[in-house]
Amino acid sequence: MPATLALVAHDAKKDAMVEFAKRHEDKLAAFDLVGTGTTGGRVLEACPSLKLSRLKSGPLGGDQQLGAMIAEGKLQGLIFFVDPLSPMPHDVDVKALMRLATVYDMPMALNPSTADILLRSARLTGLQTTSETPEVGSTAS
Ligand SMILES: O=C(CO)COP(=O)(O)O
Repeated sequence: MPATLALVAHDAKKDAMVEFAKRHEDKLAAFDLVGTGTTGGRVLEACPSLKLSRLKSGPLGGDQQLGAMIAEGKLQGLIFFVDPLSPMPHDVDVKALMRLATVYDMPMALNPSTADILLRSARLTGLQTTSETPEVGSTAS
């Protein structure tokens, strides 16, 4: 079964996501893709051959839907082009998504150059994670 990979981009980074998706269309075709609403729409418009399911838009719960997928072991990788220069009404959701990706040791790329590396390493095998529930409270700091 193909690994599931999420594509998300803030508004200022959506053109970069479209460019990324076009450049890697062949590699992305190996994954079941999922995207937040607007990002997913832009990617599908540019690359209609890709298998991509759209969730809600980020500010309306899309980031939280992705977080739930991580917690349930239904997501294996996250490419999230974040905009660090604009205030976001749903900043807490963005942080929560990144937090869960970190808790579950999920491959996560936050900018195009890291996403290039992630896809290169995932090309042949699909994204691998332990998909085990991490121990909570094992670190004191
Ligand atoms: O806001 C987002 C991520 O935080 C992305 O949502 P959209 O893809 O719907 O714009």
